[in-house]
Amino acid sequence: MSFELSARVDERDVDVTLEVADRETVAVLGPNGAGKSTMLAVAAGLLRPDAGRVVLDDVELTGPHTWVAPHQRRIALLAQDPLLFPHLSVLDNVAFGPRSGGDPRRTARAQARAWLEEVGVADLASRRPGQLSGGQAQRVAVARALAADPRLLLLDEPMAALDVAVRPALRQTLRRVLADRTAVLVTHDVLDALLLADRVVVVDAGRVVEAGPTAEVLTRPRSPFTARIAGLNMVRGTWRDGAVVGPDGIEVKGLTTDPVPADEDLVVAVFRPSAVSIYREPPGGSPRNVIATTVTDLEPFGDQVRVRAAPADGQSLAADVTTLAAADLDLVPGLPVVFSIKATEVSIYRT
Ligand SMILES: Nc1ncnc2c1ncn2[C@@H]1O[C@H](COP(=O)(O)OP(=O)(O)OP(=O)(O)O)[C@@H](O)[C@H]1O
Repeated sequence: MSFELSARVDERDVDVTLEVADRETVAVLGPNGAGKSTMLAVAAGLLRPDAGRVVLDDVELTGPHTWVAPHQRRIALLAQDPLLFPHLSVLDNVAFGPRSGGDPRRTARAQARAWLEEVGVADLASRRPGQLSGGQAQRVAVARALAADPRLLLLDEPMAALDVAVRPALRQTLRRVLADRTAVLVTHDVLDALLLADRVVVVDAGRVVEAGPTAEVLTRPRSPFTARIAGLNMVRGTWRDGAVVGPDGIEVKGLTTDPVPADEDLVVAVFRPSAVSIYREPPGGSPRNVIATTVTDLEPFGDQVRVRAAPADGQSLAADVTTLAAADLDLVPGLPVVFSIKATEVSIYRT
């Protein structure tokens, strides 16, 4: 393992571990306040945990009796805000790292040029940060982070502050840059995780709740947060007589996967919003699952309408229906409806 972190920060109720293999990118996903930035701060040496260790390439950087200063860690942190030096040109901003590492000015500048080329902004070398767009400034920040030749790159929501229109291009650049690098990427965006990361770690309320290869975690989520960002519905419950029995008497049948659950096992049922049909009354004589619920919210979703409903306290399910169907059913928040899902569209597995 190239990078290992374990950290307990009592004041923030954070207690997490993270491992990153050599040349691997791990995405850290989680809701606001989950502890993602805290993990990065501990890794970068900006925060000392109450207990834990940070080890990079077998060298202990943080430990009970060890503390390596941030600039000596060979870890670069790319924040949401590019934080460029306003009085230096783009080129000198990028050359700053190699310069402070002891490289002669000319070498440092040549390296800076190469990195600016790599991230597609070589033509901006003589500008000041104040003359850059948000997307350009973030590219310069990426070049600056890489120019410092870090062993580990930490990215804290690098696209969050950018206009959605410029995100795809920067994402492409990051995809190239991260391909053979050891990196940790904090993101809210499931697309970032899918396109940039080999594995994901999901944190919630200061604890790691899921970890695994990206596609696997997103298609077989075990926490409500992961299901939501993956755009999937999830009903958690207990396995009883061949069905998932959830809160408020919700019962869902579906296809089980190995290992087949035993009675009283904790299980989840997962299905796509597009697999849900909506009725005003329970459909008669159908082998489908029916969940009585109340519409909470409607929003346009492509050429469809995403209908959200709350079948029980704290539960939220989504259904995608055509605009025509939504109008036909006269859907409005507060309306009692029935969500119906074919059992063959539901995956059930143990948590
Ligand atoms: N400087 C701080 N001092 C004390 N507590 C903090 C500080 N920064 C964050 N916290 C608390 O630590 C917990 C974890 O916050 P953290 O910023 O790590 O979450 P996050 O997952 O990065 O959230 P976000 O997605 O909103 O950035 C939260 O309860 C937060 O309120």
